Amino acid sequence: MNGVQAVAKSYQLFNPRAYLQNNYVPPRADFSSEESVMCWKLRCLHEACAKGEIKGHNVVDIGSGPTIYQMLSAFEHFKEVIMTDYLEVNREELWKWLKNEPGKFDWSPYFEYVCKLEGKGEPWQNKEKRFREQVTRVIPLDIHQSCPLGKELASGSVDCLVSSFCLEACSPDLETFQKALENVVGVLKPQGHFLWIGALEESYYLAGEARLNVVPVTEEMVRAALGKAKCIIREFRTYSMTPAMKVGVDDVSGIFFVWAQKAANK
Ligand SMILES: C[S@@+](CC[C@H](N)C(=O)[O-])C[C@H]1O[C@@H](n2cnc3c(N)ncnc32)[C@H](O)[C@@H]1O
Ligand SMILES: O=S(=O)(c1ccc2c(c1)CN[C@@H](CF)C2)N1CCSCC1
Repeated sequence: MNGVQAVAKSYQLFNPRAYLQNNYVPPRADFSSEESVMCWKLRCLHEACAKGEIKGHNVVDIGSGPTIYQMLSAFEHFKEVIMTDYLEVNREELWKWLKNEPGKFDWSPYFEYVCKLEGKGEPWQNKEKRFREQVTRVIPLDIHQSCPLGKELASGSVDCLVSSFCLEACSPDLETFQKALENVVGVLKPQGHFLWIGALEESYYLAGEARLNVVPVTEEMVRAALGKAKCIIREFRTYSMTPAMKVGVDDVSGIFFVWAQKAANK
């Protein structure tokens, strides 16, 4: 068994509800302070999208998992929103929320905060309804394939990619991380936008019975990987975790936010 196969095996134990509980339930997911990491992430995404350059027909979230928060700013600027994940259990969790079914996860604090950032006085329920209407597909993906989205989305067909905590969390080493980034960027149109959130210097995280290995990356490694993937960095921001935030569900040291653009065809 090679490294990618070992990662795939480890994900068979991934528990979406445990993962959501570990990372996205208040008070650990803190909205009481603008300085919290959750508010910082949502602000980074909002501020990049508010500049007005990131728009087009379709936006694809790479490795959605069971979460949608990462899309709450970008989706407003595209007609078609596509969520993706490697695991059927995560795609099922996304559909449970999209169909407003009993037992769905409560993302309302996230909608409320993004509406506050947008400052239009819009009820969060209106934004929630629009998001549900705009998500057209929830599809499988494998970032270790040269065409990560298979026949669903051809290379060079996507206006914007979003991804949060995926590439480093399913790559066994830096070489595989680099190749996965190039596979993902291959889906973008030339000059397409990439909004990328990830973990800095993390080596593992827990999701129920699953203990997932993470390839530890630094800001310099992420910058170098984007350069090799022929992406121009528009913005690179980092957030350092406080010791109090380290509660044993992972060993993440910080978070990065990147707004990048795929180079024009030359
Ligand atoms: C840490 S979770 C990120 C979830 C979510 N984007 C977030 O922000 O919390 C990593 C995700 O990568 C997915 N994954 C695992 N192997 C993958 C692969 N080969 N290709 C694409 N995604 C994969 C997992 O199913 C999981 O949902
Ligand atoms: O938004 S976070 O920075 C966050 C959110 C999700 C994850 C991590 C961190 C780190 N491990 C990742 C595994 F890939 C998943 N956050 C960490 C502090 S408590 C609220 C959630």
